[in-house]
Amino acid sequence: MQFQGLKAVDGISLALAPGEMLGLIGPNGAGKTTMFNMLAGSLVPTSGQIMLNGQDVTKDRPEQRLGSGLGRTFQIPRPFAEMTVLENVLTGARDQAGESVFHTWFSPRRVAREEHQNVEKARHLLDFLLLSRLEGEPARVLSGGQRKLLELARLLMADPSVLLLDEPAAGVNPSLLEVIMERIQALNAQGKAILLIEHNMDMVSRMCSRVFVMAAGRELAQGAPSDVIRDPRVIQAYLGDAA
Ligand SMILES: Nc1ncnc2c1ncn2[C@@H]1O[C@H](COP(=O)(O)OP(=O)(O)OP(=O)(O)O)[C@@H](O)[C@H]1O
Repeated sequence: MQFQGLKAVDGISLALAPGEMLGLIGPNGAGKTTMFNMLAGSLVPTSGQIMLNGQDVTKDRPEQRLGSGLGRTFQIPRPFAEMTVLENVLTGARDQAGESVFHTWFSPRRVAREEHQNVEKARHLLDFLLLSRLEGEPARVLSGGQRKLLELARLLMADPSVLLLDEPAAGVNPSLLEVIMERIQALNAQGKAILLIEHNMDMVSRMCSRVFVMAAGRELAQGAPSDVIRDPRVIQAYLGDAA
């Protein structure tokens, strides 16, 4: 991916196996978010291909990729501040018959049934992510960590089988961090493939059996977390970042 003179992601070949949880790490500016933007469809790469379940989705828009089973979260979630927590989750539902004038007029019962099912599903997700007691509150009252959980609930409404999670632990207080980690592991245990950008190496080591390290837009290393964190090239890349 080239931005004017800068190659933000260059020659990377990254494969996420079904059901895998892979960590994507690297110092600031390594190109991780640019990778996510390309994988999720908000950036079309200047060259190269994105394949999802054997299909070329390089030119598909984010909504189309979500329809094909791939969804992402953002580093800084932006919920609809004045809508309730439950309403925010409901905005993640796909194929809402109620949004079509045709269905509202000609199959009102179908619309009502789908709405009921969506509310049930949203409540179940809020329960799974420990937000049930806040369902009627406006999203603006949520802490940073709760917003991350809300964003995840909203994403899960679309039933993606591949999740791209951008720093789910950033800015989250330690008690909520354990919950977030446990819930992400539960989603992975349900068979969802997860690509995780995360700076918290303790979390990455606990959750991922494999990590992929980027630096300056390129692949630096990949392997088991315990091996990768001892790799002198990786140490050097992070030290360079701190200097
Ligand atoms: N839209 C853009 N236009 C120009 N340059 C960009 C754009 N987006 C990202 N870059 C540049 O591409 C490089 C990679 O940025 P990116 O945000 O992907 O890194 P990152 O690994 O996600 O970093 P961080 O850990 O700080 O979030 C950086 O040098 C950044 O300044």
